Amino acid sequence: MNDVDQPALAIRGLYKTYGSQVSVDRVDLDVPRGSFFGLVGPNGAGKTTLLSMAVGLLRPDAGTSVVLGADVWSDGLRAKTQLGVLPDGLAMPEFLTGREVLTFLGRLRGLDPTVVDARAQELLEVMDLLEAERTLVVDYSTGMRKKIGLATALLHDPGVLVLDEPFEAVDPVSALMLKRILVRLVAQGRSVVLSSHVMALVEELCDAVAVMSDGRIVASGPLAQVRGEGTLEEAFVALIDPLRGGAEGLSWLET
Ligand SMILES: Nc1ncnc2c1ncn2[C@@H]1O[C@H](COP(=O)(O)OP(=O)(O)OP(=O)(O)O)[C@@H](O)[C@H]1O
Repeated sequence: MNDVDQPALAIRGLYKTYGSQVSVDRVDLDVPRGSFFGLVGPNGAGKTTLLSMAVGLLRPDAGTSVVLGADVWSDGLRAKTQLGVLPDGLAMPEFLTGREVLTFLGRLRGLDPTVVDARAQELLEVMDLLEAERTLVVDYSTGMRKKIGLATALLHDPGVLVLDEPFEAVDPVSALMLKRILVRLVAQGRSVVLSSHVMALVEELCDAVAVMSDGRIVASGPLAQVRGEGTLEEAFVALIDPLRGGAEGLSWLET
């Protein structure tokens, strides 16, 4: 298959255990090229573990992940050139300013210094981080850290973006700006995969979605198909609740 015909992300049999616990249980998933793909699931479902393996940050016990035709382990450089990643708990060079982080990572990725400077300026502007020009990352708020992480994911203009909870702790104005950027990237043919707990956001942005529970994909496909007649939240609860057996609530709150 030509690279142009390859899915953005082709995951086959990804499997990860921690001790006796199976965190990701032989997951197969295709993210079509040019799609805005949402990965949802309850806490501990395995989303972060799956995405970390899919982008080559965590070595799976079994399975493969291929980004636009490049295997993230056997062809890592080619795969990672095409990938922009916002991982969970991103480690940052803490004692640099936002602009220094972008300059450092841009040069590390081999981008032309003038391109790095221009993109860093634009990214700091759209992420509303220019006012914190002199602040070191170590002193950033949670939302600011998320935004500089997103900026580093966008810096080299990758074909596929994989974002773990990108909107968590981000203020509404920055979130709107970010949504517009992501929508524009997809409109231009790039692919975005994001995980989120916010169903309304996934519904608003994504054209395809996968629901994960207990390490497995329990539904996936076009948003309209997974959502059915109701909302995504209703479909999510209907899928997850029977698997979990439901909860009775707090006994001492019963009247
Ligand atoms: N490093 C680790 N060591 C041991 N167990 C782990 C580790 N990382 C993840 N797990 C376990 O794997 C399971 C899946 O975790 P993961 O973080 O992938 O879930 P998640 O769907 O991203 O959850 P959340 O929505 O709460 O972020 C959980 O039961 C978790 O405790």
